[in-house]
Amino acid sequence: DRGSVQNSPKLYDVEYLMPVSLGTPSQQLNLDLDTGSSDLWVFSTLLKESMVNGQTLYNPNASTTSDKMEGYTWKITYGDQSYSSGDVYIDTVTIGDLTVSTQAVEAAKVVSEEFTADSDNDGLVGLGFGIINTVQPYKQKTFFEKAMPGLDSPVFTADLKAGAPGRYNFGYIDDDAYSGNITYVPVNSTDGFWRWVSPGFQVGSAGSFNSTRIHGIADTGTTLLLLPDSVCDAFYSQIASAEYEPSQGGYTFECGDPTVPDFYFGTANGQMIRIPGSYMSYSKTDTGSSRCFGGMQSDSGVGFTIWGDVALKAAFVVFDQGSEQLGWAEK
Ligand SMILES: COc1ccc(CN)cc1O
Repeated sequence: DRGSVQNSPKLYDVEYLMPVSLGTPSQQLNLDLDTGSSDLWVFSTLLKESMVNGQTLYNPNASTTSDKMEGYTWKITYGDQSYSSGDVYIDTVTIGDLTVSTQAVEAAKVVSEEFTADSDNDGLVGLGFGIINTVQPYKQKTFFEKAMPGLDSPVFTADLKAGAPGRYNFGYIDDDAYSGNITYVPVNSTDGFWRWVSPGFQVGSAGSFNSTRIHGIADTGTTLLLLPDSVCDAFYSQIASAEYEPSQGGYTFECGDPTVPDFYFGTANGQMIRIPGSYMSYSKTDTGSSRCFGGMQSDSGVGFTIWGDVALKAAFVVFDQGSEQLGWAEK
């Protein structure tokens, strides 16, 4: 079996949403595929109206195939301190023509203000490893883990694009979606993340390669590229107008600054992925400002590097849960 679904970026590529069908008859929600977490949760009719702001709500009572898991609950908090919690139903879930008939659907009863404010986002599909699923008393498998046995190949791929729709594919690798070769690196899933080690980085096409091992996770659900301070310093020191502005929450530079270099990160066997300098001006710091917030910021608040959408949209990425590897290719 296999599946393929289009993903669509929101403004500034802050997140990528995909259509997902839940229940019978099907209810279509727009969800955020997040390889940095492992709960599939949705805005639901269980929420107080004050917590809903335009989102489409999953109504388990309107689905003839939903079964309430009595006594089961979930509660999750993300790196940005946003959170959600609720009850658990088993129901059918389809993503890109791939159906899991008995998926744990976590129906929200409470969501934090960040989710309420994000009116296009109806919930998340966590495709990290099930070991960090938050359902109590017994953790639940991710959509991919439920689908995996029936797939042609135990992989899913992420093809995120800058300011344009891309695709998530399940169960196969589309050889027309990338250029050159796919280079694989080992993944350590102990913490439930797609955690891998980059051998180093290079700033600018004429820069030298810095051999410094960077431990981090591939996370489709994080917008920015969060790297060690030493790497951020090496990058921003090459940008004439760059400043570290604590009041803005990080590095900023003049949006039109022509000195913003490309950033390359190593994968394996000498392969490097090039992130164009244009991906590094994330958004204007304030309306009318001439300064842009950098797409690369420090990981010091997190404790490990996060290869978020700014990095992932420069590559074709294979999440191989069969062999616990990540595959990287240019495109
Ligand atoms: C507030 O919105 C979000 C918070 C956390 C995640 C997961 N990293 C995704 C979101 O869309």
